[in-house]
Amino acid sequence: MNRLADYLSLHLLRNTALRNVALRHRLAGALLLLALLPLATSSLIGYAESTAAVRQRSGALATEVVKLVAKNIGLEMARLESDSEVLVLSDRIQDFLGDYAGTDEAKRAASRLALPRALLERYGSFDFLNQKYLLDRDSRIIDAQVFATLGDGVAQFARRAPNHFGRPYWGTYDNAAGQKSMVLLRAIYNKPANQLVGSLFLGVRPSHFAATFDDVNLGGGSAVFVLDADAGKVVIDPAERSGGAAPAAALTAELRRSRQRSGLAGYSDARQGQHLLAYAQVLDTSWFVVGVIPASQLATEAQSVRDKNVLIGMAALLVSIALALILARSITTPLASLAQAMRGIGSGSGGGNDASGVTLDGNDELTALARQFNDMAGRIEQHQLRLERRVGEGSGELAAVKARLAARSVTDDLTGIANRRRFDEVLAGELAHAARAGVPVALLMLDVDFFRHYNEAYGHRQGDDCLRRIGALLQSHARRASDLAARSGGAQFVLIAFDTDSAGALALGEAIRAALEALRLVHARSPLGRVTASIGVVSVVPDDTWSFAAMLRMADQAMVRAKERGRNQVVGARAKDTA
Ligand SMILES: Nc1nc2c(ncn2[C@@H]2O[C@H](COP(=O)(O)OP(=O)(O)OP(=O)(O)O)[C@@H](O)[C@H]2O)c(=O)[nH]1
Repeated sequence: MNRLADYLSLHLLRNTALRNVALRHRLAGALLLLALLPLATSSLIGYAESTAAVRQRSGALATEVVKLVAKNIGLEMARLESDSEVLVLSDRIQDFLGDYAGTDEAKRAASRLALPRALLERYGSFDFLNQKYLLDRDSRIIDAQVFATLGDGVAQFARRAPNHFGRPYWGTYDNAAGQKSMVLLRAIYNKPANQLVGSLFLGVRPSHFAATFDDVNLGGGSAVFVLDADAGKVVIDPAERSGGAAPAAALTAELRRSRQRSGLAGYSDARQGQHLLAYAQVLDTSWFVVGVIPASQLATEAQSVRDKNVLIGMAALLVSIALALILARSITTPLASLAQAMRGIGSGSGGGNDASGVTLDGNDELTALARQFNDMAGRIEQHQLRLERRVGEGSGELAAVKARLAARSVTDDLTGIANRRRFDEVLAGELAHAARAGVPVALLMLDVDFFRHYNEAYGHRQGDDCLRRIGALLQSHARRASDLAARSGGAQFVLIAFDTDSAGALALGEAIRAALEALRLVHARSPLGRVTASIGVVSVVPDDTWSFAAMLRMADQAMVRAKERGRNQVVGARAKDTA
C-alpha cells in the first residue's frame, strides 16, 4: 500500500503540474480536502434530508394537533349527550311524552304545550343551541308554533338518520333559513314500557365547536377545519373563509380513499399547489378534523434549516482553511530555513543565519533534522578548517620543493655552479640582449688538461674535488650580475661575460688560467706537473644572424687550438672560426 502510494505520488506525478506547486500549497490543499470531504458529504446529506425531515416533523405535529382537536370536539359532544340524556330520562319529559303518545286528547294538548316549554326551560339560556325540538314517534315536531317547512326539514333529517344502536346520532343540518347546525338526534324511549315515544333534536352552532380550536395554528398559510366526509363539505371552519377552507371535494376524495381514522396524506390543488394533509376522525361521526399545510411553507422551513447548515458549513470551511494554512506553514517554514542554511553551506557562508546554525524550537522530526543538520554543518566546518590549514602548510612546502627543483634543474650537482641547461638559456638571452644593446658578449671555454690521467692517478673522488675547485674558481671570475660560470660537461667549463670585447675576454681567460695554475694542484701525470686548463675565447657584437651554436663552435675551436699549442694557455677565436 505504501509502495503504491509512493509510486503514485513520486513517479506518476513526477512530470505533472502538481510537482510545480509549492509544498505549502500542496500541504494546505491536502488538509483542506481532508476537512472538506466530510463537510461536503454531510452538507449534501443534510440538504437532501432537511426537506424530508421538516415534512415529517410538521406532519407528525399536525397529526397530533388534529387528533387533539377531534378529541376535544368529541368530549364536548359527549358532554352534550350526557346532558341531553339527563333531560330525556327525567320523569317530567317521560310523563309528558307518555301523555302525548296516549289517546287522551286533553292530555295530549297539554303535553304539546308543556314539552316545548320544558325544552326551553332546560336549554333556553344556551346561545350555542340554535335549534331544540322534541319529536314524536313519527318524527314530527311537537310544537304548534313551528312552521311547516321547518318542521318538514327536521322530520326528514330525523327519518333519514341511521339507526345508531340506541346511541345519539350526530349529523349536519342546514335549515331553510340557511342556518347550519351540528345536530344531536337522540331517540327517547318510555322507560317502563321500553317503547319509542319520540326523539330529541338539538342543533348546535358550528361556531361552538370551532371555539375549541380557533386558536390552533399550524404555521403561516395552514388551516384547521372540520369536514363532513359523508356530505362532502366543510362543516366547521373557525376562519369562516369564503368559499370554504379548502376544496372540500378533493379532500373528501382523499379521506374516503385512505379509510383511516387519522393519518397524513398529500393532495394537490390546481389553485394553491401541493399541500400536506393531516386528519383525524371525530369518534362515531363522519366528521374529520383536517389540518392543511401548503408545501411552500414546508419548503420555507426547510430552506431556513439549509441556510443554517450552509452558514455552519461556511464557518467550518473558514476555520479549516485557516488551520490548513497554519499547519502547512508549520512544516514549510522550518524546511525553508533548513534549505537556506544548506544554501549557506553550499556558498561557503556558514551553516545558518548565525554561528549556531538553524534554530528550531519543538520536538518534531524537523527539529531533529535541524539538530542533525547543525551537527553535520559543524563537522563540515571543522573539516574544512583542517583542510585549509593543511593546504596552507602544503603550499609552503610545495613552494620550497618547487624552488629546490627549479634550482636543481639549472645547477650542476657536482660543482654547485650553473649547469649546461642554465648556460644555454643565459647565452641565448645574452646574445639577444647584446644584439639589442649593440655591445660585445664574450664566451670562454675551459677544458682541464690531462684530466683522464688525473682520475687515473688520484681516483675519481679526488677528480671530483678538483672539478669542484675549478668550478669555484671560475665562479669567482663571474663578477658582474650578468656574467655566468657554468660546467658544460665532463671536465669542461664555460663563462659568459657581458659587454666584454676580445681583449677583455683574453685578459679574463688569462686571469683564470693563472689563478688555476696558482692553486698548485699537483698533477704528477701531467707534463706540466700541476692541474692546468686550456681556454678558448671568443667575443662578438652579435646581430640577428648570430646563433648560439656558432658562438659555442668558435670558442670550442679556439680551446682545441690551445690544446694543440701545448695546453695551459688562452687562445682567441679567429674570424674563420665562424665558418
Ligand atoms: N673525476 C671525474 N672525472 C670526470 C668527470 N667527468 C669526466 N671525467 C673525466 O674527465 C676526463 C676527460 O678526458 P678528456 O677531456 O677526453 O681528455 P684529457 O685526459 O683531459 O686530456 P686533454 O683534454 O686532451 O688534455 C675523462 O677521463 C673523464 O672520465 C667527473 O665528473 N669526475
